[in-house]
Amino acid sequence: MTVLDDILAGVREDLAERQALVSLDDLKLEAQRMPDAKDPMPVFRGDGIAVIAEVKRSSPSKGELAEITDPAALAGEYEQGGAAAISVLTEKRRFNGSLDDLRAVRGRVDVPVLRKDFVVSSYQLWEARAAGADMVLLIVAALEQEALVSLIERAQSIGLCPLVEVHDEEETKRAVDAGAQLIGVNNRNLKTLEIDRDTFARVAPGIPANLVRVAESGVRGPRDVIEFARAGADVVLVGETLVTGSDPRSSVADLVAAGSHPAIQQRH
Ligand SMILES: O=P(O)(O)OC[C@@H](O)[C@@H](O)c1c[nH]c2ccccc12
Repeated sequence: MTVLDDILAGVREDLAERQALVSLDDLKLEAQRMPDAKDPMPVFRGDGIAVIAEVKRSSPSKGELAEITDPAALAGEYEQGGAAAISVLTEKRRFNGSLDDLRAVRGRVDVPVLRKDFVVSSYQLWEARAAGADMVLLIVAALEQEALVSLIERAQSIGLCPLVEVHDEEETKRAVDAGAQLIGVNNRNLKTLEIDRDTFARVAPGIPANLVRVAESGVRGPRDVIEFARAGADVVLVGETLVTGSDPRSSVADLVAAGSHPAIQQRH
C-alpha cells in the first residue's frame, strides 16, 4: 500500500461521516448562497510568474511544520506579499487541515482560494464551494479516468476552477485528454513522498502551450522560481518554505519579484 492509498482510505472514511451528517441537497443549497467563485486564470496567464501560497500545518513526510493558530492572518500576509491565490490544505489526518481553515481564509482574502485535498467525490466539490473555495485540486494518480473527466466537468459546472495534478508523462496525457486547462506538476511523488525538482522540466513539455502550467512542491526560494519559470512554469505553488520561514509576507514578495525577472521569457 502506498502513502497515497493510505491517505485515500482515511479520506473516504472521513467523507462517509460527513455525508451522513449533511445531505448533498443541503450542501448544494449552502453552496448556492455563496457569492460567485473568482476565476484565477486571467491572473495566472498574466505577466510574471504567479505565486500560490499555501496554508499547511503538517505533512506526511515531515510531521508538524508550523503551528498556524490563525490561518486567516497567515493568508492575509500572503496576500499582502502579492500571492495570486491561496491554497488551503483541508485534509485532516495527515495535514491537520480543515474546511474551517478554508472558511477562515475565505473570510480574510480577496484573491482566489484553492481547496487542497484528496477529492474523490463530487460531494467534496460542493463542500469546497459551500466553504467559499474558487479552485479545487484533482489528483490524477488518485482517480480513474472516468472519475477524473466527470469531476473536472462537475467542478467547472459549479464554478470551481480545477487544478489537475500530475507527476509523470502518462498522467499528463490523461489530464490533457480529460480537458484540464490548469495542470500542476507535483515535484513530489505522492506514492513515495520523495521530491525530485527535475520532475517539472521533464513533464512540462507534455502540457500544450495554451494551457496553464503550475510547478508544485520543493520551491526553496527565488532561485527555484526562476528555474521553474525557465522550464515553462506560469505559476508556482509553495507551502513549506513559507510556513517555516519567519516573514511570510516578504518571503512571498521575494518569490513574486523573482517571477518577474527580466531574464525570464514569458510564454503568454
Ligand atoms: O510544501 P511544498 O513542498 O512547498 O509543497 C506545496 C504543495 O505543492 C504540496 O503541499 C502538495 C502538492 N500536491 C499535493 C497534494 C496533496 C497534498 C499536498 C500537496
